[in-house]
Amino acid sequence: MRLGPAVLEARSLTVSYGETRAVDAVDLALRPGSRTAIMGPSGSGKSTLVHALAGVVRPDAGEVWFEDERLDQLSEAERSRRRLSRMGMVFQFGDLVPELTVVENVMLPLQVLGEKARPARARALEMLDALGVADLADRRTGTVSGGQVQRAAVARSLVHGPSVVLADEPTGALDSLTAEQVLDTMVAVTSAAGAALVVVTHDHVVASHLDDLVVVRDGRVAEAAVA
Ligand SMILES: Nc1ncnc2c1ncn2[C@@H]1O[C@H](COP(=O)(O)OP(=O)(O)OP(=O)(O)O)[C@@H](O)[C@H]1O
Repeated sequence: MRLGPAVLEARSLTVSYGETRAVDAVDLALRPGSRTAIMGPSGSGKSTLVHALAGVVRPDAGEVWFEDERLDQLSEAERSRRRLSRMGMVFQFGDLVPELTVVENVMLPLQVLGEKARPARARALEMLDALGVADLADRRTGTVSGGQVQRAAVARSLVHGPSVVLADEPTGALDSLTAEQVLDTMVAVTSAAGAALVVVTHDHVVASHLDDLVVVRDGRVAEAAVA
């Protein structure tokens, strides 16, 4: 059992889209250094849960606490600022800026934090190298493959040393060997920083790289196994 306070916590979190209750009274506490897989059937609410934890989606009810602050009570601009500076996100369908190069996309979180271009580029290149895509650094993101975009998105989620990394199917477009390498990099970088890592996945091999498992069904936590 891990002691100490959670860095990110959902309390009775509920998110609805019209009549659909996508997340239904979920309690989830993510501690620094924890590694959690979120699994469950398609449509069970995994993405919505992660988006609410990140403050992208605002809950109808319940609370999201991030670094001792009520994230859900902040303005959109404040939530966005917290997310960009202190969280790393990998979205299911990627959200890199296609007009920017791969390395420019990875530099963005550092530049939001005020880092100068030269050190930001050097750090971004290191992270791209760790993910095996440094050779694509100067290609526009719109011209590289889905799996390469996914690896660049993972690099961007880790580059600024966030306290939480939330990744929605970060390896869905990758072959199994590359997927395991990407997972290992995510685990290594977050462990070194004492960050919490959350990965939504349908893949049991991916989940086996993580310590804790949360199974979501019909918007609820059906099972939770915490190491
Ligand atoms: N923007 C939206 N508008 C309306 N309904 C939505 C929206 N996003 C998700 N839903 C609904 O909310 C429920 C949960 O969806 P969500 O995408 O969170 O599930 P998921 O477990 O991540 O699915 P998958 O594994 O297929 O990605 C589903 O019933 C879905 O149809």
